[in-house]
Amino acid sequence: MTDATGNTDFQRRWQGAMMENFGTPRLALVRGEGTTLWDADGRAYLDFLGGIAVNALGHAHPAVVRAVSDQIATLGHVSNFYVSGPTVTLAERLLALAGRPGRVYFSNSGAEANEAAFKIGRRTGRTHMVSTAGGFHGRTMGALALTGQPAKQQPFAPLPGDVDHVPYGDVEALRAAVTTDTAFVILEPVQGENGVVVPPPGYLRAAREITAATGTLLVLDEIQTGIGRTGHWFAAQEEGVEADVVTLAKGLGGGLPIGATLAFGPAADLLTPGSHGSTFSGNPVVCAAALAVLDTIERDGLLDHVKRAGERLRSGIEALAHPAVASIRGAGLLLGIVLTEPLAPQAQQAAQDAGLLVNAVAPDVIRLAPPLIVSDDDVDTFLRKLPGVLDTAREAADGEQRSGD
Ligand SMILES: Cc1ncc(COP(=O)(O)O)c(C=O)c1O
Repeated sequence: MTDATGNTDFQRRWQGAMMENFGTPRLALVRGEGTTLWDADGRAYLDFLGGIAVNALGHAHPAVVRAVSDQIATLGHVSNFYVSGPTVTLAERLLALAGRPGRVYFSNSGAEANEAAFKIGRRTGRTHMVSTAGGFHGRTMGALALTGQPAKQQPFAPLPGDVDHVPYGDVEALRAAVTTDTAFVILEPVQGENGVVVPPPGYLRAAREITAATGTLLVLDEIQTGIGRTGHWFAAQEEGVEADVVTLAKGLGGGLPIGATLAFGPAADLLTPGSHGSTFSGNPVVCAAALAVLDTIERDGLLDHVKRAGERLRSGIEALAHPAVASIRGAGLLLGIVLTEPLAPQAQQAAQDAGLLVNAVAPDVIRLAPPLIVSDDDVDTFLRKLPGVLDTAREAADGEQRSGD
């Protein structure tokens, strides 16, 4: 795909037609199957990013392909004036997985799932909100107000709402910030976008106690951690924590766009008729895909598989004892390789050159979020290639430093 100018054709076309918000992509992909992706030149890549924790069942999984094809051939869209089977069935299934009665609102993305949570919070009559520094909750204006990353927020200030961002994992800071005026606290069980940051044990339980004491809603953003990613349907189930609102997206649709906002107890009744909506909410094709994802996770025992594969990956990286690796953190198949130096961008490029897709989620953290179906062979291939990738990254960083001197 390289043209005569040395620029790649897809990059030139992208630059001519697309808004610049994403930057220019480094690769054009044309096909995927299982954990493998192919570019236009026929080069194969082992996918350890999973479309940023989206492709739960990998690429072109037969169950998703069948569910989507059958549903679009039967009924593709009905509007919110009517209902179709997959929509209600998916809501019932999600509530069953949560193990509690409640209500579900479907949307099209993670940010939208959090926008609905924001509006639920507003309906308590309280206006103060608490989120965490570094937390990522999306890029629409309400979700961006909750996101605790000033560089993403400041260009769009003023943002809606009275939001305090407290240090993540700090129980006392949370306790000090939450009052009887606080509508909700929003937290990720593991901060994904902020570098796969795991809070201390008991943090979510403490958040539950603090919010319960002030009548504040606890919103758990499980957009990245939910649907099996950590080896549980919901990451907070590990600590037995039950939130008032849980938001989902990413892995739920198996590659199709869907968000879900689950609300329990009194929070489930705060969105009254006419108070919220979206044309595509509960689209039957997307809901059929999500049902295929849930069925497959259940049928193939993928929650246990994620725990085993995640442990193989984590212990395998530790056993390499590579000097560029400081530590590994995360849960299940959401792992961050913390580097001793800010080498992650170079490592991402070196990995791609070696046929591995990973993500530099912070200057010194490589994020791994492979499909939940990742095999032992895939993990071993990754472990075999990783030392060379890190060596190359170090050489590239040294070269950049020398040329900058
Ligand atoms: C925890 C979390 N919340 C919300 C979002 C936003 O989701 P989306 O990009 O689908 O709007 C993300 C996306 O990375 C996320 O990781």
